[in-house]
Amino acid sequence: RPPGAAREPPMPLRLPIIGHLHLLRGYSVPYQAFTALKLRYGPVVRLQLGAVKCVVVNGQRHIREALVTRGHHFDFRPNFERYQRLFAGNKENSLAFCDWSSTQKARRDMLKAHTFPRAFTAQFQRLEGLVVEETGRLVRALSAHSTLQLKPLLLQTCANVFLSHFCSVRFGAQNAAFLDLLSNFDEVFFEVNQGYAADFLPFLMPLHRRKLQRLSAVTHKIREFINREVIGDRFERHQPDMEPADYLDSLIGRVKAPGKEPLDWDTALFALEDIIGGHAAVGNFLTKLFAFLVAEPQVQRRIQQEIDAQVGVDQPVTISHRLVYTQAVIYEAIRLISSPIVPRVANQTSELGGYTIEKGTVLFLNNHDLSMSEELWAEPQQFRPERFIRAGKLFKPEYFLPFGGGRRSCMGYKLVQLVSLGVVGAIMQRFTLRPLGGDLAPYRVPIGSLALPKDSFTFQLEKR
Ligand code: HEM
Repeated sequence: RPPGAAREPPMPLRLPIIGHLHLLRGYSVPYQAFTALKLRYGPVVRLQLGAVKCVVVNGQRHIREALVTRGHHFDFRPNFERYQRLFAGNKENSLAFCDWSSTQKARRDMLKAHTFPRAFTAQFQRLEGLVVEETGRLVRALSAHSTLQLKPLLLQTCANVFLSHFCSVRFGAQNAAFLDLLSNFDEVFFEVNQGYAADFLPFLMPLHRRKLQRLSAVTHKIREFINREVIGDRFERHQPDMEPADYLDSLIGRVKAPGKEPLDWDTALFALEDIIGGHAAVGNFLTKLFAFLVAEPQVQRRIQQEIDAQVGVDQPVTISHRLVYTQAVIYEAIRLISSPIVPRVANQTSELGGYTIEKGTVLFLNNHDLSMSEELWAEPQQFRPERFIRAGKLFKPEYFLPFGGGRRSCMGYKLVQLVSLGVVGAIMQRFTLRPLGGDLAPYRVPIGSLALPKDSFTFQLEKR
């Protein structure tokens, strides 16, 4: 190797066919395997997972290099067969799993105005109003129960916030087709959050044939509902010079009057479905957050004290309220869940931490380590929202990267924070959550992924 030239990252001994897949087994959270590799081989480790060349990236400095400084070299996503199948045979249809392209840039630019509404704008006020409306409905529905599974109601609330915000429609809790839609979205969300050996060993794909066929039927049903109930005749009714009322209008306008970067209707429909599907991320996240809170009565009390002091009992909690402690609780739940950054892929041969990274290499960015490292956090296993508060203000350490970063960063993080604030605020204002029968054992929150199985956690609600 010529002096000064980058070298390959270190690599453990590998087995025939499976390569290093065996090293990922035996951990309750798969990403813990990456932390173990860091301790043994250093921050950047090369792995051959079945047929796929991979690199594991650890530590804030190297993860930032991958996401931001050299983010333009690492902006593709893995080409797993499963992703292709989930998005009608072409993963480029998906907002989160496509490679970087001018279409993706255009899709992200168009979305920004809707997913990052700026405070005090008319759009923000509209969102604020509809979060109050939907959380009001949620609280009324909860008042009719003393024990219940929260997840279905949280999904309904989040879905109606997303549908009203992006498409100006909402659906009632008695609408069977709507409830089917939610369960279909939840199933797809669960699936995209799983990792399979077959992603790396394509010859195992036939084992998943039936599940993939089912998912294909499920995504088809989602598309039918969106076309029939959400879009209806809006495409035909759309006038060229009308001001877009929502994201759906912006998409239709772009398809009908393509600027420099044309958008076809099919691609627009996938972009719409993906973003509506974001409600499942928030609904699953909130379900986990409440399962954490059941075991933390003093945290619930502090949220309630904050709300009582700043909002009172007669006014609804809104997304504009500066509830620092409640916001810190949301960060703390996100930290502890430690969901992975969607893997990146090198679009060209590049470098990272002084090592060569070959074109096509899949990068796993170990943010589980960033969220749970004892070097970065005091008692990282404990639920301690105060760690996100400094001098009375919300404080986000620079090594806290739950939404990734750079040009492929999460498009939904603002909505996650705003909608979560509205929902947590509304529920805590009126109720205290207790474990059923006083037993905390069933409330162990699975971490390492946002997704929960369909039937998860029954809570006892005590009116305040
Ligand atoms: C607690 C909930 C959520 C977490 C922890 C989360 C986290 C993430 C992460 C880590 C990434 C990959 C970022 C990267 O590669 O740098 C991502 C991508 C993405 N997220 Fe989220 N997300 C959440 C909710 C949402 C919601 C509600 C939406 C929709 C409104 C959303 C939309 C997206 C999209 C579209 C991408 C792909 C962006 C791209 O590849 O260009 N996310 N998210």
